[in-house]
Amino acid sequence: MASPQTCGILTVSDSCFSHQKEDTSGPALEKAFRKAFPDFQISQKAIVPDDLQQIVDTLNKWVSEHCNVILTTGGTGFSPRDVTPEATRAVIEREAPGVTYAMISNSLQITPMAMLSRAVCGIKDKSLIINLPGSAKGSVECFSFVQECIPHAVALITDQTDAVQKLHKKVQKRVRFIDGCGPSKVITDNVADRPRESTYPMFEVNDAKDVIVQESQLEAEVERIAIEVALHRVLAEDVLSYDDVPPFDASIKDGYAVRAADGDGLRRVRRALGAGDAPEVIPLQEGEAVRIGTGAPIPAGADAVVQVEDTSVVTKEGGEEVEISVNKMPVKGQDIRRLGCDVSKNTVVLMRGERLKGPHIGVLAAVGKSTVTVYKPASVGIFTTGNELRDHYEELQPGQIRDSNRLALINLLKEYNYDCDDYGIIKDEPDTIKKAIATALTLNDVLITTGGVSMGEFDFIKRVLVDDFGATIHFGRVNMKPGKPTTFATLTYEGSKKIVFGLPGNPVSACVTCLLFVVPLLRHLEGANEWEFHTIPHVVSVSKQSTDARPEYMRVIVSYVDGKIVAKPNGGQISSRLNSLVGANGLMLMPGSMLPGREYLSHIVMIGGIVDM
Ligand SMILES: Nc1nc2c(c(=O)[nH]1)N[C@H]1C(S)=C(S)[C@@H](COP(=O)(O)OP(=O)(O)OC[C@H]3O[C@@H](n4cnc5c(N)ncnc54)[C@H](O)[C@@H]3O)O[C@H]1N2
Ligand code: MOO
Ligand SMILES: [Mg+2]
Repeated sequence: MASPQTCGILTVSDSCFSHQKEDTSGPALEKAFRKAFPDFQISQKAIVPDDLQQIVDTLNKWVSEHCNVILTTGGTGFSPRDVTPEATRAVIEREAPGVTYAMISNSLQITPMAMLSRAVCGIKDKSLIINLPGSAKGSVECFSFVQECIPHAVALITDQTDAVQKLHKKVQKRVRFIDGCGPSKVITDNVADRPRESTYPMFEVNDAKDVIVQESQLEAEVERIAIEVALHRVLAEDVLSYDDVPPFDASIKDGYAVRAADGDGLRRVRRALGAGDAPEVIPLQEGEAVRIGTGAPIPAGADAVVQVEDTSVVTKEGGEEVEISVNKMPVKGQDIRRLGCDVSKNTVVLMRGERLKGPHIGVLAAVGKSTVTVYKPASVGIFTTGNELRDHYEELQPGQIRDSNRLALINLLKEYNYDCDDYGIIKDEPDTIKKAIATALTLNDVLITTGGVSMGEFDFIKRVLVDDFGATIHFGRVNMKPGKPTTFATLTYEGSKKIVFGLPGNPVSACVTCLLFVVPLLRHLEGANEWEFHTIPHVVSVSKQSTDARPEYMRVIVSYVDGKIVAKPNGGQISSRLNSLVGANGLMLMPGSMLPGREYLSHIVMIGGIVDM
């Protein structure tokens, strides 16, 4: 029969050693350890003073006796006699900072004093040594934060391959109900013991937006592309004009170039100049005119253009004009477009951060730019989760539904010029989700998932992000309807920073949160100056009491009726009814818990242009 695994509990305290005080933490730890691991034997117990050598000697002795786990209590603080960490460090061969981190980070949720802990954990030979604080409460509490890892750690240290494999399997299979960033971290294998309230703090929408921007610092890459393919891209440079536009003084009208000082009356027509002709260099003489077309260069000596409507023919020869009369007194500079009046040479015509539309590209062409440096959009991946989901072309079995989120989101993002890599429908299984996240993050910087972020026993997204990817969940709940369980996380994968949006499964919730959170972030990451949707204030009178305390983004059709803005709800507003977004051009933010008969100031997020009714 294999010998039982063993534990030693070492109390480090001058006052307990000298019997001035009763040792309560040693026995409390023993009780907690026995309860957690009834199969272990407590093989060693001792009390030593806060003396480095005595602690080192005791630890070394227990290690040589193959004690599997050694818990110390006391001597981890800041007072001069606190030397347990130094003694432990002198003994261990390999440090286990993750165990220390788990204790401190969890303790910080309870008291800021936890930051004064200097506990050290590590491995010597076949023993795991864990420093715990001195008080009975503190030591048992800290033990509870790390106890979960002890059997696995011991199996690894003592090289028990079978036990390690069994444990891996168990860990992969079990359902762990864990709230990663809430104040009370709950870890349990049993559905009956899961938290019945989410422990993720509820974020207000604006705070959530701020956090997204703060936590999403990705370096936007740039590329140089031809202006012919630059539509919708964001400029990564200030564009200088190479040339004046127009590059010469040009006529604004079809008419006659004249000298204004000659006044009205008779002019001899010297010649005709059309757009594209080389400028006339022989200066205009007194009483002369040059017939000129719109866009043609103003001849030397001329300082005004008289439009043809203000002239009449006086003499003609062989169908050609010889003399004309200027019937309206010309003014100097009249109808002349000066060199550089649209754009002058070497000035900034377009600024970094501008998104290129048709006119922008026209300006680039006008100033002679054939390529521009633009930002590359972040690469985005998407998958949907749900055991109930089938592709739209598949036959449905009872209980199944078609996946509408994926195609809705991929195409919604396409409307804003973001392409998405599609990773399909993923089952509600931690391992499958883990693999899908890993694949997507290998290729993409931003991952969008839908479903599996709420309170259900098959909602695994948050847990997989935290457990398998060490993600930081910046928020896991937002005070909004639809979209409450919206989750935003960042993590480092293969050395690169990644961003994950866990959008809710309900189709409207997924689309609305994509519009409010994902699209603005993608614009921001792309270096665009304008990344938020425009909002307009709007006063709404309410006829029915609202039952939900959450502020609601109603899908509305915004129109002008008799010159006034009117916003009409676009049909039923339940989170599953995607039709509420079909044709909607606004998301009207209504406060929660509205009372009937009252007026409220709302803001409408414009996701389309206002229509005329
Ligand atoms: N006890 C609680 N339950 C729920 C809460 C809550 O606070 N406490 N929040 C509700 C809210 S609000 C939302 S929104 C949903 C979000 O849930 P999940 O993100 O976990 O999404 P699922 O449970 O996976 O699915 C929800 C719903 O949406 C349908 N769905 C999912 N994916 C798709 C898809 N790709 N295409 C079409 N429809 C999809 C799914 O079948 C479910 O009906 O949680 C509430 N529950
Ligand atoms: O927030 Mo949920 O998105 O109400 O359906
Ligand atoms: Mg759910």
